[in-house]
Amino acid sequence: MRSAEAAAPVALSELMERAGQSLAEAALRFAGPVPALLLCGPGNNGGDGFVAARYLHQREVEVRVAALGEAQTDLARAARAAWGGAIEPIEDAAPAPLVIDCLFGTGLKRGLEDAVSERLSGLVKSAQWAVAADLPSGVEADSGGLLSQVPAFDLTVSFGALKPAHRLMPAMARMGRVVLADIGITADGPWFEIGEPALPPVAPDAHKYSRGLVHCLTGEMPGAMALAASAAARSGAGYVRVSTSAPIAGLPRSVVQVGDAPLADPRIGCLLVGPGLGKLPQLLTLALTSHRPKVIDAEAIGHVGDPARLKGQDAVITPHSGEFATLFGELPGSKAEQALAAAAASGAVVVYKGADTLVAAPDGRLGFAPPAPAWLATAGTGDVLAGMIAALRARGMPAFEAACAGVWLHGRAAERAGPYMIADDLLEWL
Ligand SMILES: NC(=O)C1=CN([C@@H]2O[C@H](COP(=O)(O)OP(=O)(O)OC[C@H]3O[C@@H](n4cnc5c(N)ncnc54)[C@H](O)[C@@H]3O)[C@@H](O)[C@H]2O)[C@@H](O)CC1
Ligand SMILES: [K+]
Repeated sequence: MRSAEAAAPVALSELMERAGQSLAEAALRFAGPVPALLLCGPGNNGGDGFVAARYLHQREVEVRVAALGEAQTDLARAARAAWGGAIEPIEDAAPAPLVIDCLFGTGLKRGLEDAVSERLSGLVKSAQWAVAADLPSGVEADSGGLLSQVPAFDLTVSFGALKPAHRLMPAMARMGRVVLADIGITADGPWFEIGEPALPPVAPDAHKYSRGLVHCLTGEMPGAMALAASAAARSGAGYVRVSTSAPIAGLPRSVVQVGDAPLADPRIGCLLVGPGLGKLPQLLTLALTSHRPKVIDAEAIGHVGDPARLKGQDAVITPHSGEFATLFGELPGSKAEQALAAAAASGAVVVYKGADTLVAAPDGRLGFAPPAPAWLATAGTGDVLAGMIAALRARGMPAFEAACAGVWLHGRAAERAGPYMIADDLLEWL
C-alpha cells in the first residue's frame, strides 16, 4: 500500500479526502444519521477521521470529534484545520451511538497506552455501532496480531486494498463486516484474497480418466478416507479409486475399492494420502515413490519428517497449526510469512488451515481465504477439503489454483450447510 500510495497519480491529500469521504459514507449507510463521535489519532488515520467528520457534518449528522494529541503529519494537520469545528480531548469524550475509531491505522508501531485502549474499548462497547477506519486501533496491519486490547467492531472500512490483518486471526475476528473503499489506487502484488474459482469445463469428449482419476491410499481409520473419497467424487473427479486392505463402509458405490494398484499408473491425476492414515508412515513413503501429483493431508504430514523430502513431488499439503509445527518447527514471522517460508522449504503448495486459511506457493504467491463459517471447526471437514483439492488437481488445475479453489468452495459449502452441519453434510453442498 505504501508504494502504491507513493506512486499514486493524485496528491496524497486527495487520497485522504477520498478515504475520509468513503468512511463517512459507509458509516452513514451502515448506522444511519445518528449522532457520531470520531476519535482522531495523531497520524493520517486521524486525518481520515477529520475529513470524515467534515463530510458527516455536511450531511447534517450530529458530529463530535475527540483527538488524541496534536496532528503530527502535514496531511493530518490540514485535515484537522479544514474540519474547523470543536475538538475535545479523548479523555473527556462522552459516548455516542456511532463511534468511529480513527486513532491508528497502518502506522501503529506499538500497543496503545493502557488509558487510551481502555477509553477506546469503553466508548466502543457503549456505542450502538462501532466503525474502524482502515483497521481497529491496536491491530498490527501486517501480522493480524493485537498490540493492545482491541474491542469488537461492527464495521471496518479499509482503504485501497485489504491488509493482511483483515484476513488473519486474531485481528479479523474484531473487525465485524469488512468493506473496501476504492480511493483510486491499486496495490497489485502476489498476495490476494481468494475469489470464486473458474473450474475446468468437462470436455465434450471426456471419459472418466480424462476427467481425472483420484487414487486414495487408506490407512488405519477408513472413515476419514470415506469422507475424503466421497468429497473427491462430488468435486468432479471422473473416477475415484480407494486402495484399502479391508472393505470400507459408507462409500458411494461409484467409488471403486481395490487392494493394491500401481502408483506409477500415468492415468492417476492425483494421489491422496493422509486422511485416517494413523501410524503407517510406510504409506507416505509409498506415495512419494510415485511421480504423480499428490495431496498430503493429516497424519501423513507428520510422517514427512524433513520438508525437503517433498521437493519435486508436485504436492499440495494441508496442515492445521499442529501439523504445520510438526513438519516445519517454529518459524519466525506472521502466519503469512510462515506459510510462504514453508512453501519455499518444501517446494509444495501449502494450505495452512485454520480460521484464517492461507494458500502459499513456492514462487511467493499467497492466497488469503475469505472468511468462512466458524462451524467448519468440526471433525472431518479437513478430510473433505483434502478430497476436494485432490479432485480439482486431477481435473487438471495446477496445484496452487486447485488448492485455492478447494478452500473457496469448502467455505461456501459450509455457509450453505448451516451451523449444525457435520462434515458428512458438506458433501451434499459441494
Ligand atoms: N498514506 C496515504 O496516502 C494514505 C493513508 N491513509 C490513512 O493513513 C493511515 C496511515 O497513516 P500513518 O502512516 O500516519 O499512521 P497512523 O495514522 O496509523 O499512526 C501513525 C502515528 O502514530 C504514532 N504512533 C504509532 N503507534 C503509536 C502508539 N502506540 N501510541 C502513540 N502513537 C503511536 C506514530 O509515531 C505516527 O505519528 C492509514 O491507515 C490510512 O487510514 C488514507 O488517508 C489514505 C491515503
Ligand atoms: K483505526
